[in-house]
Amino acid sequence: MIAIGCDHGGVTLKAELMKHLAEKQIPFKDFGTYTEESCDYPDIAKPVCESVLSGECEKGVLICGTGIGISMAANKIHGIRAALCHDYFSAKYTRLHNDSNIIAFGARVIGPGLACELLDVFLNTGFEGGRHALRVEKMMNLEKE
Ligand SMILES: O=C(CO)[C@H](O)[C@H](O)[C@H](O)COP(=O)(O)O
Repeated sequence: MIAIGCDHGGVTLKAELMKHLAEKQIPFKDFGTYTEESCDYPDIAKPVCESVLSGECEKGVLICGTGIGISMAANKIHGIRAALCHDYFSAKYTRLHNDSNIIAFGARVIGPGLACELLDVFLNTGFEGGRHALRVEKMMNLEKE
């Protein structure tokens, strides 16, 4: 199950990504927002991240206008490694090297075609482990300081 959520800036892109997931028969849970009425991205980031941390959802997708605000909010939550990705290399390597559990997009930055491609590579790439495991562990320990 994939958790997906956006602020008002990402409603259209979220719909495109959900259509894409449905076509691939990948189950998802939509955490809103559902209209273009203005809302605040931390209010959406929180439940999406909680669903990933609880294990209800395996990974999450967050969208705002730039992808910056909503990924910053997500990364304030312990256990979340959210990656803002607008290129193929980053979407692949944040899984290989950072074991990211959230991908974020800026709906005012990229179009739906690229976002769907990036989501595919994000979901289909595993964590490489090895030297990266220690780095991820050290990164997560920073939350405890
Ligand atoms: O937080 C952001 C900037 O990093 C997001 O892009 C928001 O979607 C954006 O700030 C919303 O702006 P608006 O003028 O309220 O639509």
